Parts: sequence; C-alpha cells; structure tokens
Amino acid sequence: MNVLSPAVAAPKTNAGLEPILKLAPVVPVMIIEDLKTAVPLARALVAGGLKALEITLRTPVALEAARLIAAEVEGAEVGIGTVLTAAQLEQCDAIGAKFAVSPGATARLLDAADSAATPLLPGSGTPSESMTLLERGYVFQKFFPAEPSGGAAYIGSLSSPLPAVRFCPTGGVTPEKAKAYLKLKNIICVGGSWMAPKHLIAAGDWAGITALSAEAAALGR
Ligand SMILES: O=C(O)C(=O)C[C@H](O)[C@H](O)COP(=O)(O)O
Repeated sequence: MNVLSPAVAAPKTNAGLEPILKLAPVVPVMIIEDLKTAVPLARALVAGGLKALEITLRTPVALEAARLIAAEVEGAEVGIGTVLTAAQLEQCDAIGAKFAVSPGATARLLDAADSAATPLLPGSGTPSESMTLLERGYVFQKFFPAEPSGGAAYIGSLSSPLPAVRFCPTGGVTPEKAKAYLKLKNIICVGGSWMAPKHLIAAGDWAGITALSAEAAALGR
C-alpha cells in the first residue's frame, strides 16, 4: 500500500434499493400480531399492487411471518422494519430479506450494515443526520417520524441543499399527505400502515385491504 495515498475503501451505498423502492409509491408497514394472518394479509397487499412489504419487528411472530410470506406469497419483496440492532440485521440476512428499515441510525448499526447482505434504509430526521448518513453512502433514507417532524414542507426544503438524498417519509402519513410528499423531487416513495389497519386484519377483510392497497398503488409519483 502506498502510505502517501492510502487506499480508502469506497463507502457502501444503498443505491441498489432503488428498484424495490420504486415498485410502488407506497411501502406498507405491517404489524403482524397473529401468524395466521401473515400470508393472507401479504397476498391482499400484493393483489392491490403493493409488492415491497415492510414487516416490523414489533411483535414476537414478525420474523416467522416474514419467512412465511417470502416462501408463500408470489410477487412479495419482503423487507424487515424496526431494525434497531446488529443482531436484528443478522436475522434479516438469515431469512434473505430484500431490505431492512430502521427508524434512525446508530454507529453500531451502520457498522453492521457495512458487512450485512441486506441493504439498509436508515432513518433520519434532521439535515445533520441526513448528511452523516450520506457520508456513509446512504442515498436513500427514511424520513421519520415524517408528520410530527414537519411533513412535506420540512422534507421538501432539504431538496436544494441535499440533492443527492431521496427520502421515504414514514410516520403519520395518510393518503392525502402521501400525495403532497410524492410531488416533491426528493421523495422516492412513502411508507405507512394505513392500508393494513388492525380492525381489517382482525376481521379478515382481505378484500378491504386489497382495495386500500390499490388506492395507495394508484397515488401519483
Ligand atoms: O416500526 C418502525 O420501525 C417504524 O419506523 C415506525 C413505522 O414506520 C411507523 O409506525 C409507521 O407509521 P404509521 O403509518 O403512522 O403507522
């Protein structure tokens, strides 16, 4: 190695997430309490046109649900949400998740992501957090929690100073709010749980979920 110009490893980038984040304007955020609902819920979302699915690690059955969906639901691109630790990122690798999403970012999680197979969509909520992530190659970032943090007006104002970053706003997003985000040039897609609400899942109203999914899939970008 030439000590005068040491080789600096190019930062890992999450640019490879683009095709997944562009599958539809919305990534559904799924909270699965009952394993029996996992496959029909995922099928209902995919039938409506939402194929990149984020299954949050907020319930005990989440990982098993993700495994089942990946094995049984044709067309689903299974991602894992609420990834907070290096160990959880390893679990994503173990089940072959297509992407992982975190609400924020820590140095430890980002170090783990450097050697993980699963591409990470890390969360940011301020310009400095966004810049720190960009330095590490994260051109796609989750803007979280989107609505309480200032919504479309806030994130749109980062477009000029941080043109290299494209965001997936998540947290408090509704179909109406999604439209405002999707008009902005620094938005790749939005995330939200509104098309998979608890009451429809509990009622087994898969047709209702497919209808909400189809409405979300039809939102313009
Ligand atoms: O679990 C995580 O890792 C999260 O990041 C939180 C989710 O993205 C939001 O809870 C979804 O927001 P809602 O659409 O308002 O329900």
